[in-house]
Amino acid sequence: MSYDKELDAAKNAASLAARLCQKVQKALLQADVQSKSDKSPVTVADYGSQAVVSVVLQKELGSASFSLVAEEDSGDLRNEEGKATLQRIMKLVNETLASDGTYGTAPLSEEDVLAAIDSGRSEGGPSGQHWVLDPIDGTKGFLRGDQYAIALGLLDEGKVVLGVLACPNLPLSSLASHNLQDDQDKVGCLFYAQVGSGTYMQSLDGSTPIKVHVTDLDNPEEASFFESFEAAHSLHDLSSLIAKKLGVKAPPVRIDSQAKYGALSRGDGAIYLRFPHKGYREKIWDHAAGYLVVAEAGGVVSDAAGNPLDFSKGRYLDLHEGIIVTNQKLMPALLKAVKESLNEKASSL
Ligand SMILES: Nc1ncnc2c1ncn2[C@@H]1O[C@H](COP(=O)(O)O)[C@@H](OP(=O)(O)O)[C@H]1O
Ligand SMILES: [Mg+2]
Ligand SMILES: [Mg+2]
Ligand SMILES: [Mg+2]
Repeated sequence: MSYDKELDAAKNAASLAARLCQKVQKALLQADVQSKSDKSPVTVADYGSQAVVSVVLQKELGSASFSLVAEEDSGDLRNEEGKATLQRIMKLVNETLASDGTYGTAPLSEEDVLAAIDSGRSEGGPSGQHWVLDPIDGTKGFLRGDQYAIALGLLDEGKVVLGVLACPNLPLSSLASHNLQDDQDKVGCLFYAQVGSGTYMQSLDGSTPIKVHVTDLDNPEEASFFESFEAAHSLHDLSSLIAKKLGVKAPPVRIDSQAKYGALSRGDGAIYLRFPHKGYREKIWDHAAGYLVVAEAGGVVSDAAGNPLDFSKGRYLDLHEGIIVTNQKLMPALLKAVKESLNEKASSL
């Protein structure tokens, strides 16, 4: 089965949402110190991005059987305190849709925007088709001016069949070959994958797509690994222990969001380790798009016991301990290092 039409719609939706987010992040970073502590810009961009994706997908594909599992809902926007924020979101969404020419024929009302956001209340599950959206993944990175992603996947009968990652701040050239502070580098990547068809990357402003592949490295000593920038999202000590056992020499590369999956899919690094603190449950929108982008680029994504991720269980993923990602060659040694490290950690408690 081909998902070409859905893929085109998803690329348009994520690119346009990225345009909205870029505009907000630019204004945020130019703002004075006092308004920088105001968290509302990310809220506006988050809801705005979700509304744009929902509107574009429904305009392109029809709304009859549309199902969207998305991170945000409009609850806070429907009360008195949310009124001003809703106004800002509506303006931003209309400006963004109008900037494209294809979608902005009639401006959306407040009610339209709320409805678009709330179309993301689906529970997903094992049957039928469901879109899976993280309108801004890496909100902490977005606020810092660092990495974030618009992550959009499609589930069909419980399996991820499309993955699109828009990464507005990710350099087009490899992270391995330059320093993130270098202003000379062109940024803004769009990664996309359709099941069975490989993974491609193009610039967000629309360059010719190139096929990407994970690294073919088999020597862990030459490997580098990604993890969350935020220590609250992943146990940095445990990753260091695993990397040491494996023989990795390079220090961790810490970046926010599913940009990690994108970077890994083109071989910028060889490993991604994610071990949430006890009790945290991973959500499907934090991994669905990234998973397929890496898998179609030849990589392997599993939980800490080597089980594949199961996206068919609703809004959450049920995992053993954490998520590990690498290429086929390194996976057996990585799994061994993970098991040993987890045992060591358990016996030291
Ligand atoms: N305590 C926690 N442990 C693990 N993940 C968490 C977390 N708190 C938030 N997250 C998730 O981590 C995501 C960001 O991942 P990363 O650290 O790779 O940038 C967040 O996505 P959002 O920013 O979309 O909310 C959020 O869903
Ligand atoms: Mg997220
Ligand atoms: Mg998010
Ligand atoms: Mg969040």
